[in-house]
Amino acid sequence: MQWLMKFRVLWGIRKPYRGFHPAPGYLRCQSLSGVGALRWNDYDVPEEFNFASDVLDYWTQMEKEGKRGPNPALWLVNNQGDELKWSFGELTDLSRRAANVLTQTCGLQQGDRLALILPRVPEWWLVVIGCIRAGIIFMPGTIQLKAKDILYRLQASKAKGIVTTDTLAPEVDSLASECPTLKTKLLVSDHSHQGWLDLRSLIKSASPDHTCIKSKTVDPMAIFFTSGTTGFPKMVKHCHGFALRSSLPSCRKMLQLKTSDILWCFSDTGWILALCGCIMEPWAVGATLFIHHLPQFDPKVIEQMLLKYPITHSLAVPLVYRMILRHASTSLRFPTLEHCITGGEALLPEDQEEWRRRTGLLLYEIYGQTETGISCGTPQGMKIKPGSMGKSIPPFDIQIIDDQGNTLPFNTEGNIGIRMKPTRPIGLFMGYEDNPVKTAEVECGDFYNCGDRATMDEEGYIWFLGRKDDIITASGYRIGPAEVENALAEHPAVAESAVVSSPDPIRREVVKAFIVLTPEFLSHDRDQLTKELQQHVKSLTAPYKHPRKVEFVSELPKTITGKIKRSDLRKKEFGQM
Ligand SMILES: Nc1ncnc2c1ncn2[C@@H]1O[C@H](COP(=O)(O)OP(=O)(O)OP(=O)(O)O)[C@@H](O)[C@H]1O
Repeated sequence: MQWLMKFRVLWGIRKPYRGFHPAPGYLRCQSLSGVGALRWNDYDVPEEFNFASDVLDYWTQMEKEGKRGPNPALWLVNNQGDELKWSFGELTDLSRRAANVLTQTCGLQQGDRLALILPRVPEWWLVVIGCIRAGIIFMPGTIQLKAKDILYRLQASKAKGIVTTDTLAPEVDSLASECPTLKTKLLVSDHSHQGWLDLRSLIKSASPDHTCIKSKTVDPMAIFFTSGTTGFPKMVKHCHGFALRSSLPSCRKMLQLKTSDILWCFSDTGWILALCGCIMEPWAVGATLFIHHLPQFDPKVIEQMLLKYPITHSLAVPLVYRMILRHASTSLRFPTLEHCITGGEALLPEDQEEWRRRTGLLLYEIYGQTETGISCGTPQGMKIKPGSMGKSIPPFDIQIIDDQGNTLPFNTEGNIGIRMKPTRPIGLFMGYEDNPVKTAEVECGDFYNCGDRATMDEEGYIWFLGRKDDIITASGYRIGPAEVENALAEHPAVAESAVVSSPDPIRREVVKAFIVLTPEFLSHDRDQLTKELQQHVKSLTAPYKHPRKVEFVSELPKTITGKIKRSDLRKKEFGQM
């Protein structure tokens, strides 16, 4: 590939440099506190903040002064063994050029919206940072989007521009006439395409001189579309303050990255985790971001990369770790890996245990939403309680609340709420764009209601039960699907399961499990297996939680992020689909 330059791998021996610097964004918070600063919870927040100028340019300067180690800021590899390494200096230079392309060549202005649908190519980072420099609101989307998804996003956001690859360019062309606001089409490709501007060559020839905008901390920075697990994707708007969160000491405790660390974040470039894990978290502290192009998910490749490269931290959904465990040999020892983080869906305690047994490492869980970024978790060193998502990360104050916003006692089921009054914590979304009704719906007393059900124990650990709509009310009991699915997962016959409510003439609602069998059990007697699985759940959880109905399926309906669409299964059960 043209964009990948061959570099000699200099990392045969890991450099002993273990620098640790205070995150520059936080220094700015401190230095500006009191001088026109907003006060959000216990943190003084500067009135102006821009991740590109306040953080990235700081590390560029540190590099110039020889105060940062030799490791790159971005380290990208692909299956062919090609590598690209950019220092912060190179990142700054190229992202300034990208900002000039967007503003001068494309005529985009501060506040304009740009859809960004790219795989893990370096231009993704250049466009995001270029947008931050120019104040253009970027809207990442996954490359798995289909024409109708793209149309919905372009129309709903009134996007003025789009950046994508030649795979999706024909789709965009087919719908462009229905998007009157769309003026600029930028292509990242080795080939030219009529009607599209060639981003790579434009960046190459653009000027590296660019003056970063002075963005207010509360100015909009990005719009993310939710995964649409429960309906049409919503436009979640985040301000520049979102990018400041990773610099706060309380947030840095989560990953505890040092300048010399190398984080591999697996997130799709379309999801908010990519902004947190592929930009803010590593670069707030001047650490290295490692990315594998990974066009197809391949656990064998992941295992090889973890053995070959000096990666110290990994951040991935539970499925990634589960797939590595399934495909790898018995013992897995990664020479440099120190800290593994996971989130986005429930982590099964049995995966947690197996990962520990086979790698000698713990899996630290985080929880978050498009609206919140990472909002709770178990920081390195904090006791892990398997099955719990950890504690809230300040400035977020998570409480379990009822539907009126009253906080509930410990160990009582309720909604996960993030306190937003009297002060809205930095990093919480600004609202759903063009949707004041939905925005008001999620406000619940002094809290933002996440729409998930959980309990909190006396030590502040949060225990996820399920999405509000997924909770099953059967025979007067309230049952979270996660508890039943966790129990089912411990049976060797179960590869995957989804537990939903199903109508019943006597009990009105009962627990139903949709089960994908492991290959070894495909030929087993289904009636016998049903009884065995019911008995198995009864032996692990309260018997009223066992699935009275069981259906064996070849696959489960999922969103493009791989999340199970329980709402589809439920609707089918109730004859609504
Ligand atoms: N550690 C975790 N354990 C269990 N569930 C999690 C965890 N982390 C995230 N989740 C789930 O993922 C949800 C956030 O996902 P996301 O923001 O991508 O949108 P979505 O809720 O799937 O989409 P939509 O709002 O359109 O239905 C959380 O509300 C929660 O249900």
